[in-house]
Amino acid sequence: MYEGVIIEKLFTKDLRFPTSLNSDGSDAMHTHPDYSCAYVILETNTGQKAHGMTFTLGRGTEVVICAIKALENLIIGQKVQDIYNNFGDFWRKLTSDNQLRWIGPEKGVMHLATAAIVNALWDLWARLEGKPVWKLLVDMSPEQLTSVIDFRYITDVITKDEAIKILKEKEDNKKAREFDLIKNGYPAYTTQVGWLGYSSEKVKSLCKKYLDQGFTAFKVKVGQNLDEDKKRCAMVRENIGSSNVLMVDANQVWCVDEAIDWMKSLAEYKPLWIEEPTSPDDILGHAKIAQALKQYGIGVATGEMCCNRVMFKQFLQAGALEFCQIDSARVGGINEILSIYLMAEKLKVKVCPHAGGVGLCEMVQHLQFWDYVSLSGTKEGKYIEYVDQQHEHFKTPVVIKSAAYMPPTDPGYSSEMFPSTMEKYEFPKGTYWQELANNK
Ligand SMILES: C[C@H](O)[C@@H](O)[C@@H](O)[C@H](O)C(=O)O
Ligand SMILES: [Mg+2]
Repeated sequence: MYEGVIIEKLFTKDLRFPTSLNSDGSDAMHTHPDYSCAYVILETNTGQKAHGMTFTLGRGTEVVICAIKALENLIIGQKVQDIYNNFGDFWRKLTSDNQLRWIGPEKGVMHLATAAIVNALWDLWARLEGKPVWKLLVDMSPEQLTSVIDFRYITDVITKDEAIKILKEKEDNKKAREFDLIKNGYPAYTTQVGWLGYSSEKVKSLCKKYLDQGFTAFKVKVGQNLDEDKKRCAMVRENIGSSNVLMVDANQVWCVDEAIDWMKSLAEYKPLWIEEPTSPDDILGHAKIAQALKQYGIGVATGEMCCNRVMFKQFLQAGALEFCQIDSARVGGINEILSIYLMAEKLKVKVCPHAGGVGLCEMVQHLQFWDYVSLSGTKEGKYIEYVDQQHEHFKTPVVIKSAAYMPPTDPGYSSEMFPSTMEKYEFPKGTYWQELANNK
């Protein structure tokens, strides 16, 4: 298959959207984010193009672009057949270059760059197969699926054979679940009501807007000022009612004991989870918080900045999280994310993907759909995050119906942006940024 198809070119784009102007996406730690991405376009000798990205917040995107360029040599000239026949091996080559790995390994900017490239490789594979990524994954046999994963460093929790066994056990009702997914979609929760920089009036009207659309779960940002948090949580609770779900997200601002005390004060508003209460690297800290908040019915959620499968493994092993928030633009792309899903399934932790960023909703839905059809087999108590931003730049934006993500049918990873978007928002030469510079 794909005989003679070679990856010939790799283009990068530094795309930045001025979201900080309206506080869209703001939280206690990232008060003025400009939603951005390091975007990759691959082109084959047959003229097939594929698109991938990793999410950034503005400044620093140029550093990720530089890291993508450092990996370029490992991609250009590769036969696609060789990549997809042994994708696990190829993924290891990409993450283990014996000189480059020194500036990772498998973390930080290098791993963001890996994610952008690997996302484009999956978009390419799905386009060559004429399927959306979720369907490509669903149609793989357990053996094929596990062949894309590098199990190094995680075999103490899950081996390839165990993973195959778990996937085989779920094969019986796959068709019925796929049918259900196509008909009913997958539940979403919204963060759009709760960006920290939004006024109370705006939060109130957004609660109404999303309630009217059928949303039943709402996330708000906390962590800068306890009195303000109490007021905001009380207001959102009052607006969404007692039977709907509230989540809160502190984006890493607290120390461990501070997180526990702060959350005890917010317990009366009955949040389902506290997200990123402290440093994303503090496994035992999260475990302590999880233990202390159990009696209040508050779970710990984290993962949007967890750097790789090894860290996820330890979070899962330590009982440090109840909601595992994989992110489609972090860790080393789909290959590594699949291993995290498999570990979460084995250790019985719910995966609720993170999607607050550019293109994250578009990509992450594919993974959760696969999880439902092929792995966990359930949507029970799980959601995909939804933010209502920047979808207009995508050729195949997410489709939300009655607060549920509906599975796409177009081939690929839903990651392609319009050329007009690139012309306008490429930094610094896009028309938007040029005009801004000239007006200054
Ligand atoms: C800066 C970003 O908007 C974050 O606040 C966002 O990803 C957030 O943590 C989320 O959970 O959606
Ligand atoms: Mg978050």
